[in-house]
Amino acid sequence: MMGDISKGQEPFPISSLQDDLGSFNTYITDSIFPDGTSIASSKAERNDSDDDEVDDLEGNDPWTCSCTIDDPEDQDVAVLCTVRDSDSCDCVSGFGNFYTKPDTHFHQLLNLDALPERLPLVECSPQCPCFERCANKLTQRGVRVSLITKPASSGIGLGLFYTPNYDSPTLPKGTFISLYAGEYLTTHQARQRWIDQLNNPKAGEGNYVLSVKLPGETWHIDPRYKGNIGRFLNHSCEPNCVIQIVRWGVDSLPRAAIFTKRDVVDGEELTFDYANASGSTGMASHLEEQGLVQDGIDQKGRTRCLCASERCRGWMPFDERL
Ligand SMILES: C[S@@+](CC[C@H](N)C(=O)[O-])C[C@H]1O[C@@H](n2cnc3c(N)ncnc32)[C@H](O)[C@@H]1O
Repeated sequence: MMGDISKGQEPFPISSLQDDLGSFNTYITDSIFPDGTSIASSKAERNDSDDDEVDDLEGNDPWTCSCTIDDPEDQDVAVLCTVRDSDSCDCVSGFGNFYTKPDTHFHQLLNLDALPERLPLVECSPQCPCFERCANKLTQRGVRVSLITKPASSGIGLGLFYTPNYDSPTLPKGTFISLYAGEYLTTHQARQRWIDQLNNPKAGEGNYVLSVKLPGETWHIDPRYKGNIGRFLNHSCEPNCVIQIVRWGVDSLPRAAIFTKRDVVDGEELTFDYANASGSTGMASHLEEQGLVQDGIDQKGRTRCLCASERCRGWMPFDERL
């Protein structure tokens, strides 16, 4: 059993029943570019996207609110950037805050029912002066639920499970689990990775790339080698979690965040639908292009889904464009 796979980088330790984590070698809490630099908001970095219609933010100052605490002795955990304060917070009045107000342990939930469909969340940016007292920065606070990686159902490898050793036995709907963090790739780089993987026996099986497609922007997050616990969530056609795109400030690159979409009980495996991230994981069409057919993969390059849910669609989702 491995102590903490995040090696102290997350607020709570994440254990693993298995020492061998396959191709995974570096834990990171947020996505990085392949050269190791941070994806923190940058107009120049944003232009790496190989979509034609990347927003032109040239000449604009980063969007920040001006929220500061008048009374530092105020015992309220998050007095700033709530919906109630929307008249004083530019970020919230401009883009909304769909989180509940945090309690003393910073527990907050995403109000999934109030969220307009496919709308990226916009949190206050790390540059906003609201810091710790902000009610609109949930996904920037790291992994705060007790989780363990261990072998999942047959043929799926490892999975991520809820194991409440200090939380309540039930994780409520709308709980933030983690980001889906990894190396942040353009479509060209993601294609090259897939070809390299096919030619490298040490790379192992499976596809970890999550595609984030928004109007004018397409990015691919690859946690195969460098990533966080998000990489251990398996696909289910009837999942208990959902991917929500979130920006840390309006001009930041999009991040993928994982939330529970219903209450989750002690010992349940956490899953999401790989087709739900404004795109899908998968580069299986490359298999078809290259004439490769493997066990469980059909002539069209699709992989059989082993989620075993009653609503199973039979095949893993994949991206035709890759
Ligand atoms: C993001 S990883 C999930 C973690 C992975 N099980 C591991 O051991 O590292 C995605 C890969 O897991 C496998 N997988 C995930 N969900 C699956 C499912 N429902 N059916 C079959 N294979 C699945 C596939 O090999 C897929 O490419």
